Amino acid sequence: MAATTKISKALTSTGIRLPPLPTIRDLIKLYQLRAIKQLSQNFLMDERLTDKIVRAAGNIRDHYVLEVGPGPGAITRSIIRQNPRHLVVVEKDRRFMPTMEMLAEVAQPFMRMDIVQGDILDHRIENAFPDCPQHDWMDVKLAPVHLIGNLPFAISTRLLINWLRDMSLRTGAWTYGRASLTLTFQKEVAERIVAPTLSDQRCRLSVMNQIWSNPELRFVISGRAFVPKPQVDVGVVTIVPMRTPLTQVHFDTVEKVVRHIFSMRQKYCRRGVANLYPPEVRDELTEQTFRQAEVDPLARSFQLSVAECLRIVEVYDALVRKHPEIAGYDYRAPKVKAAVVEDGERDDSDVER
Ligand SMILES: C[S@@+](CC[C@H](N)C(=O)[O-])C[C@H]1O[C@@H](n2cnc3c(N)ncnc32)[C@H](O)[C@@H]1O
Repeated sequence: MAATTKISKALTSTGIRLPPLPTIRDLIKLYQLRAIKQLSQNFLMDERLTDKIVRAAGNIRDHYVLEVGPGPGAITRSIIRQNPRHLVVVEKDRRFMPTMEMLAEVAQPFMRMDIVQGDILDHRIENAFPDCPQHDWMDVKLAPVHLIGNLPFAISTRLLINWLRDMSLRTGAWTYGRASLTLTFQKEVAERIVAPTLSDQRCRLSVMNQIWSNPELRFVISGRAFVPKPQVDVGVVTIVPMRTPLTQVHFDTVEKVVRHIFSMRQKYCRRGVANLYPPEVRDELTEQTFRQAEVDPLARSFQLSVAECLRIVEVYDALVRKHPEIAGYDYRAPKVKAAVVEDGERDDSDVER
């Protein structure tokens, strides 16, 4: 019998069981645990919910899984119960290492489990699964690689943008093919990721996600299920890369233009786009951009479809090729204060949207 088929039996009939999830009281005693605010520690201690999160990832049996921030390991247990071939956990807080080592010891005879104590922002996922074969990107079947995690809120948007970049360049987890993501976000962020045109939640994150992937908000978990309880509810989102992304323009250019489009959400979208260009050519190139892109410059950014945003991106990309000197222009670099005062209005381009 293959090792991976044994684990479910081991867990069900031969009596080998994963150690029970520690209670909150155990955690406090064992690790003098105090949730560290900077690490966005809100633990999920209900295994029915963690099983549901892992089920949302689809079939992971015999697959390759990277879990972000396992903490005390409730999701880790749900993953192990599904018999992946290889699980890598990346956790910054070393207080959870003994728990992870205990889980690895029980799981190891049946699967490979690697524990990385470190920062997920620095972790090189392309090296995580040395025996995972590469899958053809155009294959209808997804690659057997999954990123799963109850993400630390403080870095969730940054992580997602980093991963979308990797997805677009087919680096990191996407060197193996079309890897999928199953992640938690604050409910409002989850709603933004999937927000359609005209929605109140439509923003940079919606467009960026919907260019390279099909994101889906699968279900919402009440904040009450977490310890300590966050101020907000939590959305579980799955993100599956498209076989044919909606653009071939480089991620960094797309990100820059989309960020500008949405930088003044309540204003005409031409206001944000104009800031892509230096003052001496601003009016002329802004007018040219909207004319060639066939987009209404008086639309608000949340009214634009992904296709319209991409037409603006494509015109900008062509202009930059023709006039490379505008590529490095950053309207905020020389006189940030003056720009704010001149406009007399708030620039919300830095808001995590
Ligand atoms: C929201 S908690 C989730 C914990 C656990 N998975 C659960 O659901 O109960 C986020 C976890 O990510 C860890 N973490 C925070 N920042 C991290 C980083 N940059 N890299 C890796 N882990 C991180 C925290 O220590 C914490 O364990």
